[in-house]
Amino acid sequence: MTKAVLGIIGGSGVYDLPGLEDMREERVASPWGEPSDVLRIGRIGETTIAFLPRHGRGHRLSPSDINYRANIDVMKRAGVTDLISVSAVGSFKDEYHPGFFVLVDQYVDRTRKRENSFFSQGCVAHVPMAHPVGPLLRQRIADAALAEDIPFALGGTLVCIEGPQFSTYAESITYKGLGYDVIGMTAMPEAKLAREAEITYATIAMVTDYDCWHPEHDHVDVASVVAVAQQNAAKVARLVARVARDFPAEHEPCPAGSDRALDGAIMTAPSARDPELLKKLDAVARRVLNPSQA
Ligand SMILES: CSC[C@H]1O[C@H](OP(=O)(O)O)[C@H](O)[C@@H]1O
Ligand SMILES: Nc1ncnc2[nH]cnc12
Repeated sequence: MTKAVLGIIGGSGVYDLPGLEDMREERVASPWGEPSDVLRIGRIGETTIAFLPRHGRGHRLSPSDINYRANIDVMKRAGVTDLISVSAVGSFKDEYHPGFFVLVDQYVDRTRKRENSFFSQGCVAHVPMAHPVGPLLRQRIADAALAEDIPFALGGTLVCIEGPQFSTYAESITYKGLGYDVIGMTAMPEAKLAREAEITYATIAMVTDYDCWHPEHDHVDVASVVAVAQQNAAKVARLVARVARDFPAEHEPCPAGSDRALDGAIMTAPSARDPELLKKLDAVARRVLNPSQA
């Protein structure tokens, strides 16, 4: 049995998790560098929670400066099996108004400047990403949203841009025309790295604005994002608390294969693997590299 541990990554406006009981702060060291902040570990109900604000306390880190590898690595070291990422997003749909939640199931990666893999020269791996979101985890969030009377859409595509600038009008109408639902700056490579670390991942995309395509709404700016995100922080806390209270003690095997993503994924022959890289992969790839210690 694998004990379920729920990780929460908070985005813009979500820098702590009210309701976290028996909370302690843990500075978890990572061979991948500095995570965004200390981990706050506690419990809600019987479920152990590890919380990390992605931009750090005080919002110190821009989307391009976040060390996504270190963040996912420390979550893995804390035993996280299931990770909920909270993100403020712009909307491409009239009906997805500010304050509305979208439980996306797809991402489009338009980032350019980020380390997007734990694997590289000396240990090459290719994990499947067709279904990046864990369907059972996403359904648990949907059930909790229903129980808490929080309006949401089940499914949708989030396009992740590099930022930090918001999009041009031409980009915005192009993304809308392509059928994308929401836009953010942080879901990638977070979702890819979670998959490599065999952590089941889902996003709560909290709509804060209509980006800049909507003829009847102001163009996005920081003030509007922050205002909506702050108004919605309590709703996020309520939703996460409900998910946690109803969470199973044992990790549920992921139908999308999140928790077995490294099976058969490593291409590099054992004799050709770089021992230094293998050391850094000790947490992320322990199940396949050191099964006796997993
Ligand atoms: C504050 S506006 C842009 C900022 O908000 C979103 O952050 P997060 O995804 O962490 O909630 C967006 O991705 C940008 O980082
Ligand atoms: N319009 C937008 N574009 C990119 N990231 C965002 N985060 C919140 N709103 C956004």
